[in-house]
Formats: sequence, C-alpha cells, structure tokens
Amino acid sequence: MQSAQMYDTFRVNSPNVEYTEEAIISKYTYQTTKSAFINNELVVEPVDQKYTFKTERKVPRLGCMIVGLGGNNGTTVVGGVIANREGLCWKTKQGVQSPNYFGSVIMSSTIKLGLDEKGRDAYVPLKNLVPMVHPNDIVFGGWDINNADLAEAMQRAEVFEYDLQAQLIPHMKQIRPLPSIYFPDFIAANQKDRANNVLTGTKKEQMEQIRKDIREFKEANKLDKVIVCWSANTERFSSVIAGINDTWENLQAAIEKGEEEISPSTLFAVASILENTTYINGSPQNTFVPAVVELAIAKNVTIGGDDFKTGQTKIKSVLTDFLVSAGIKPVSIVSYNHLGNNDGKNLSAPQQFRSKEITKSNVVDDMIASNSILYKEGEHPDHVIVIKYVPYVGDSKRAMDEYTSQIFMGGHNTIVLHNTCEDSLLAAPIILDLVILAELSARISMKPEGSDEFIGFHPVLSILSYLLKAPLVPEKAKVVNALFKQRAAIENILKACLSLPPDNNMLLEERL
Ligand SMILES: NC(=O)c1ccc[n+]([C@@H]2O[C@H](COP(=O)([O-])OP(=O)(O)OC[C@H]3O[C@@H](n4cnc5c(N)ncnc54)[C@H](O)[C@@H]3O)[C@@H](O)[C@H]2O)c1
Ligand SMILES: O=P([O-])([O-])O[C@@H]1[C@@H](O)[C@H](O)[C@@H](O)[C@H](O)[C@@H]1O
Repeated sequence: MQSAQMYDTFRVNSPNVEYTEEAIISKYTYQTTKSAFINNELVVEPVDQKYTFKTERKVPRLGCMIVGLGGNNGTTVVGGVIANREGLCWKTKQGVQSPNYFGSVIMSSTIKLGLDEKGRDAYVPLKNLVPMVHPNDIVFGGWDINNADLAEAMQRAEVFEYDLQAQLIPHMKQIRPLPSIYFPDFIAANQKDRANNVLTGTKKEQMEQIRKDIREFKEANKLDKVIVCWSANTERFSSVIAGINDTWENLQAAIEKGEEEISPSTLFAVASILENTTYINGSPQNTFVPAVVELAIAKNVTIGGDDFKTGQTKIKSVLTDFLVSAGIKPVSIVSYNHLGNNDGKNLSAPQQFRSKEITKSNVVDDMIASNSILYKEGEHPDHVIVIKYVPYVGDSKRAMDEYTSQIFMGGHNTIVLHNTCEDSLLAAPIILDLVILAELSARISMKPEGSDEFIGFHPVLSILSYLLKAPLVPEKAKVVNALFKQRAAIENILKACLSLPPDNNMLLEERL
C-alpha cells in the first residue's frame, strides 16, 4: 500500500478553530514542562497554558529591498523569481530544466497532518498551512555600491546557465540598483573597484536618503509592506563603544555627528526601523549593536539575523545534534571551505573573515551544553573554521569537514564530508523564506487565557533561526542552533494557528 499521500488543500474540522473573513482564530493549549531543584531532587511538572491564536488572512502586496542587489545572491533571488513567475524553461546538456523553489523550506517542504482514512500519512505543503505571500508576487528592488543593471550583474555572477541568462536578460536589464552607503573601512579593500554607485553627504543625510528610498519604493509599487534584507558584502565587526552605539539616544547623536564607528549596515537597519520596515541581516557582522536592538524594541519593528545558514553550517547544525543526542562525543570539528565568488574575495581579508569565523563557530554551543554526561562544564570540542578564496571555482563552494568523536570504551569515529554546492543557489531560497516567514509572523498574534490583549512575536524574531547561522534572540532567550528543533518550532507554531497538536511521532495507532 502507498504509505503517504499529499493533499494541496485541507480544512480543520474542530470546535477550536474559526475561519472568519479576516482571520483564523484558534484555541490552543500550549503544553510544556517546568522543573525546579527542591530538597536535592529535580521536581518536574507538566504545565498547560491556554492561548487564542489569531492569524490575519489577508496577504499583503509585499516588496523586498535587497542591500547588495547586484551581488550573486541578489541577482539569483531576483532571476529565480522571474524565471518561476514567467515559467521560463532552459536547455542544459541534460535536457530541459524548468524553474522551481527547491531549497525553500516554505515552498518545497511538506508537513504531516495525521493519517488519512486509508491509513496513509497525509502531507500538505508547508506553504498551504496558513495564508502566505507567494514569492512570485514579491516586488524586488534595492541598493548596490556597483551600478551594473541586474542583467549585467547576473552575467558577472556566473550562477545561472547560459540559456536561462539569455531569457532573463530582457527582464533583468530593467532593474538597476539604487546608490548605496559605502564606507571603505568596513568591507575589504579589494572591493574598492566596485564602488561606483555611492551616496555622498553626511552619515545622517545618507541614512535619510535610505529612508526616502524605502518610502518611494513602497509608493511607486503600491506596496502594503516592505522588508529590507542585507545581502551585501560581509562587514568587519563594529566596536561597541559607550556613548556611540550602546543606546539609541547615543547612536542618534553619533549619526548626527558622523562618528566613524557606525557601519553602513547599521545605518540601513536604523533607516528601516524608522520607516517601520522589517530588517533582516544575512551577513555575519554585528549590525544589531545594542542601540539598534533598543530602537527596534521601542518601535516594535521586526529585526532578524545573523548570516544566512546555507551549506556547511546547516549540515553542522544537523550532524552535531545527531552525534550529541546519540550519546557520541564530538571532540574535534574542522571545517574548511574554498570558493571563488566576490563573497570569497571579500572574505579573504582578515577582518571580514573574522566576522564569518564568529558566526560559523558558535553553532554547536547549545548542543554541547545540552549533555553534561559527555562534556564537563566549560569543555568544548576543538572547532576550527578556514575559508580560502580560489577564483577558479567561482560560485561553486567546496566544503570539507572532519568530525572526530569519542565512542564506546575510548574508541574514535571520524566522519569526513566533501560538499560541493553553488553558494547563491543555496542562499536565494533562504532569502525568500526569511522574507515570507518574517511577513507572516507579523500577521500572527496570541492572547493568553485571562488577557484581553493579543500580542505579537517579540521584535527580535527568533522563529527565523532555522535560516540563520547565528540566530539573534530576545535578551534572556536561549539560542537554539539544532536544525530540526528550529524547523519543529516553525511547524508547531503554524499548527498552533490551526489548533493542531505538534507531531509527537508516538504512532500509537500503529504500534499497539
Ligand atoms: N551565498 C551564501 O551561501 C551565503 C551564506 C551566508 C551568508 N552570505 C552572505 O551574503 C552576502 C552576499 O553574498 P554574495 O555571494 O551575494 O556576495 P557578492 O559579493 O556577490 O554580493 C554582494 C554585493 O554587495 C554589494 N555591496 C557591498 N557593500 C555594499 C553596501 N554598503 N551597500 C550596497 N551594496 C553593497 C557589492 O557590490 C556586491 O554586489 C555576503 O555577506 C555573504 O557572506 C552568503
Ligand atoms: O553556510 P556555510 O556554507 O556554512 O557558510 C558559507 C561560508 O562557508 C562561505 O565561505 C561564505 O562565503 C558563504 O557566504 C557562507 O557563509
């Protein structure tokens, strides 16, 4: 018998769910466990908390402004969406290829909603769980310090096949990036030649120009909402300096004075937040200095970051979780990668590499901390990150990883991986997922039992963690890096919007 069946549409039949014209209202019991160490033992109690979830059904007309629009990621996202929207198919030596959204967890993954009447697992596309923006409907624009139109930029990127590029050129050549903020000290010196499309004026004036660009883009395209996403070059970390970027009051004054230590990305984030526009940081740098987080919270504007989780790190957040949760002790993780695109060129400079090293290094911390049978307090596996620039391989990133673990009775297990993947083809669907999920999150609110007020997610949107190497979380919240826990969070929150329980995988109906 067929074991699984996919269904495109579904309806939840429950007294706890109400579909009104405007919203899906669901009553949901959030079940958790609370524990306390009392009289020398851990006392554990199950806790039930009742919530009402409200998901607004009207999907807005959405725009996405990419900082670094003319880069490999920028052109790949825009070209990929146009190819999907226009149904462009292209010839390869293996035959005709049609466009898709593979690699997007929203567009191309499924969720199990129990068993159907024939006992088969019933799956639905994740994108159909609640109303979401379709990527084909997103309007793209943005900035780049290089003035190439997107047709030229796409050809420079060498990501898409020749025949697809040829078909995309008429569409892409109409899009030209807006001039951007360029402070040479923040990205590698080897990027200088690209900078022919830059704003001038004081820091304040440049930030105000970005605000104006957002407003004009929204108006010109008749958009309900805009999301800004940084996919420009990796910057060096900014120093967090008392009196400059530690509080919003200080940062505001520092922008007026044009203080050195304010990065382009921080100005973009501030401009977006002041325009009530969600801002996502796809690169590793610390754009979100304390002052920016304070501003986002004060204005209740969503921010998300840091650094798209695409290849090697994504695998690391699966493999380490598997090893540690299997009772196996990783003692050395050595991750090497080389690539030859402009991202790799920028990362060949030590300060920009250092930003990447930081986001790539912290990704196993929570898994190590979860198991003190394996690790003593403060103990950590050796963890080394190397990135090298090899121009010839272009966008085709090569990653080599060696995981050495201690197993039963002092034995060792060494796993070696070699991974070849086109960097920007991995990143583009993640950018779409970030934008779609951030937009959806703004339409979901919750009301705890006994309260009259619906509240939304915290402006520091940690549900995006699945898509990011170093997830930004609200102060005092814990960072979760393990990929399947991050995915389960998305799945279960969306199910809660429909009053459906998390999949507990107990399968009692099949085991008894
Ligand atoms: N591709 C991936 O798998 C991946 C994964 C994680 C993070 N990232 C990050 O995404 C970013 C983009 O990657 P990419 O491969 O597209 O790089 P890229 O170098 O091809 O593109 C970056 C673009 O940003 C532009 N730029 C630089 N500074 C700018 C500024 N201040 N304002 C506007 N534009 C600016 C450059 O001219 C360039 O066109 C990098 O920081 C990279 O580290 C990529
Ligand atoms: O996602 P991942 O493969 O671990 O990490 C990648 C890095 O290893 C690569 O060097 C860099 O250029 C990419 O932007 C990306 O950050």
